[in-house]
Amino acid sequence: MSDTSINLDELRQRIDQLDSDILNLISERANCAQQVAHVKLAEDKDAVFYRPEREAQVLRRIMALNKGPLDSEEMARLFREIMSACLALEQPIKVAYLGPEGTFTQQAALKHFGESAVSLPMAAIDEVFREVEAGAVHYGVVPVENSTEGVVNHTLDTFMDSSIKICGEVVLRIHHHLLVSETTRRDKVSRIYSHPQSFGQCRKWLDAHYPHAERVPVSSNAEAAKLVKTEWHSAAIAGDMAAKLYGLEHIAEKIEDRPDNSTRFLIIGNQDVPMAGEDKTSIVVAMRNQPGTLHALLEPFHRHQIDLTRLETRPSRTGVWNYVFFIDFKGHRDEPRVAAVLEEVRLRAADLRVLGSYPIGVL
Ligand SMILES: C=C(O[C@@H]1C=C(C(=O)O)C=C[C@H]1O)C(=O)O
Repeated sequence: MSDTSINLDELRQRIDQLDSDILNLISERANCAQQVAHVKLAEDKDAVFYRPEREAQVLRRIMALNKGPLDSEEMARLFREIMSACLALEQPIKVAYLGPEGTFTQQAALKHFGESAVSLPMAAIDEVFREVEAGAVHYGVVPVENSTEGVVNHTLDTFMDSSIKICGEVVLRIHHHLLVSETTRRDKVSRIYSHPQSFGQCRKWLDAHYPHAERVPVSSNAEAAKLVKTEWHSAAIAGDMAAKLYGLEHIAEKIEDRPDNSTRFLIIGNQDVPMAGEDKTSIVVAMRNQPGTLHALLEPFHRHQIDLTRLETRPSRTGVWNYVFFIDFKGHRDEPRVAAVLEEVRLRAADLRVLGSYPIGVL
């Protein structure tokens, strides 16, 4: 036996020993999580076991402690799955998302809650809201903005008619691929299916490579992937999940015009989330239509040095609400300086609703 094979055996024995240790530690962790669940139940029989702020703290702590060689995000993803499995022992989390199966929203839901969550596809954004409001699921996941294409208006509008709360956010890097089925004549692609947002994100690439192909907008990327299964002259733009689900092949990968293309999704629920340490707050404010309105709205944020991360205007849908602003900023509603700003803005506004304070997306 050569030296390398002796080393290999030794290393494998060491790995076996480490795996046994990891196994025992994960089991011990799962036992602890089960005990936490019993404590929560003893305090409140309708307790929700999932705690967004605690999970964010666990993941942030792991990332801070990590010394490599695995990178911190990779390590946090592993712990994400361990937490997800621990939680599922007591109460599998049910999550409604904007479907169908294979969409980026499903990918976002699993990234946020882990693979042990039960994810249920809904046909429309308002259905996701309704399922959460009715208590049929614990949480919902909806897209809210894309770095290339901008805001998902329908999601913002749905908040105006709902009492739902924002409990978290998750940002997903969006990679689009040009996909075909086994039977597609790759040199004869004359039609491309995708969601309008995805066409927007791949516009330049399509103009350069498929200027003459007909672009057919459909309701989701997953729907596009499904359609090309049966058409020999068609291709779809969709992501990895849809490609895998429908067994499609890649003609071209990562065809998005901007390499940093990403989408932000919101986690919606019925829960007020306590402070995690690094939080964001989302509010919707209605202002009267008079000069100086926007300045009056933003001035308190500036004075209290609160960092705005987003400001969107939507047309009001009632007579009272002339202008409606959706504002995201850093901080939690329970922090005194945030509470002070909210109080000041409330006095200046026709209406103000806090949609939620929640941990800034960790992964
Ligand atoms: C164990 C708890 O409950 C759940 C499981 C967690 C975990 O496995 O670390 C963290 C938060 C909760 O979602 C807890 O609240 O500490």
